[in-house]
Amino acid sequence: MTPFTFQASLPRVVFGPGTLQQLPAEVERLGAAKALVLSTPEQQDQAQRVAELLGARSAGVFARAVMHVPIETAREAREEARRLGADCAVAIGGGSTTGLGKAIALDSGLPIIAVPTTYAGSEMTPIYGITEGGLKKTGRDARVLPRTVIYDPRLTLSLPVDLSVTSGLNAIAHAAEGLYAHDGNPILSLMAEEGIRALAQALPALHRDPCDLQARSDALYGAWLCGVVLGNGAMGLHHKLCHTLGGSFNLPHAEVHTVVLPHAMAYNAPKAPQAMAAIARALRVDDAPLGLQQLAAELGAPTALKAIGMPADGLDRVADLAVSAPYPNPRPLERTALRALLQRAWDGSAPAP
Ligand SMILES: NC(=O)c1ccc[n+]([C@@H]2O[C@H](COP(=O)([O-])OP(=O)(O)OC[C@H]3O[C@@H](n4cnc5c(N)ncnc54)[C@H](O)[C@@H]3O)[C@@H](O)[C@H]2O)c1
Ligand SMILES: O=C(O)CCC(=O)CC(=O)O
Repeated sequence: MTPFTFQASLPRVVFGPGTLQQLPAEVERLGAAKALVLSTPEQQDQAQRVAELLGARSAGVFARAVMHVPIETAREAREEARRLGADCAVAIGGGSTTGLGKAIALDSGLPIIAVPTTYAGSEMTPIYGITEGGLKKTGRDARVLPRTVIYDPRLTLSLPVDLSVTSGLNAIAHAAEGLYAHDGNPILSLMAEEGIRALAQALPALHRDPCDLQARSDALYGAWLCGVVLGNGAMGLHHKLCHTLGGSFNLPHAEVHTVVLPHAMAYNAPKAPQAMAAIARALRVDDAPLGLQQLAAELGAPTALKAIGMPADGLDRVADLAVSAPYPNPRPLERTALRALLQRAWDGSAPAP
């Protein structure tokens, strides 16, 4: 085994059906008196119920989280937290709501309790994203890592099946890139393979029966592990391509990950054979990129960028951007090969190196 360093900074986790009821005790445990509850407009009712559960420990509800955290929304939420005298925030929702909590914490240091209702994994990472003037910036900062995460699988029962599948594949992407990250290590690899295995078993089961609480629990467990991997290893080609595609063309986040991942994996496969073997083991397939694309197709998820709103005439720009700011990746970034990758992803063709 090659020498390695392992240091992880992780939130406290409370996991299991019904654990949302422990939220007031978790707020108290942080030494906080007033929590601002954050959500998207679509989950406002759920946020309201959380505020009722908190009772006197609720400062109010801010239900304006949207995807990619526009700076204006972040400023409004920070101001609302200040105005209401909140000394903590509870983010109930997916990556968009957790992201809003992180934007507040980045500025104020306010502790965050995350209550994830998708499989995006953001609650386990110190990574934040904020969009200003149409440009999304991402960064890492220890202040934005939630202090506590409550994983209550019951809250995911209402997550629509299509979003459950693509969100689960978004989580698998975190683990896949962690397996070949330049700063990876055997402990993260264990978590990555186990996270992919759990999700690959859970997604078909919850696709058959969205109310299968065991499958929902397994998926959330997998998302937790994949989130830890994302938070503690470097992102490579796949995440960078998705951020460019999502940020520049306003494409739906989890769907972009779903479409691109088999292609990004195939691009890197010749230089990351051990990672591919681990992913194939976890998926129980012979060929990791192809097996993943087939899993997505079997679960009714999109497999072509053209099907999710990507304009064909934008592919050249994405290829240009992909090579404009180099970063560590198992296989060097070659424009011609990346342009071909993007074409295959746009067409929905089979992944190829
Ligand atoms: N910083 C990180 O580490 C990290 C990691 C992953 C994703 N992200 C970010 O997260 C965002 C995407 O998050 P997402 O994919 O979780 O989607 P999302 O948070 O945007 O949620 C999508 C929609 O589903 C709804 N929803 C969520 N949970 C639900 C439930 N249980 N029942 C019914 N409706 C529900 C939301 O209200 C919203 O309308 C992107 O902006 C992405 O960049 C960040
Ligand atoms: O938008 C963010 O907060 C960054 C998203 C990220 O790095 C993980 C992802 O693309 O799923």
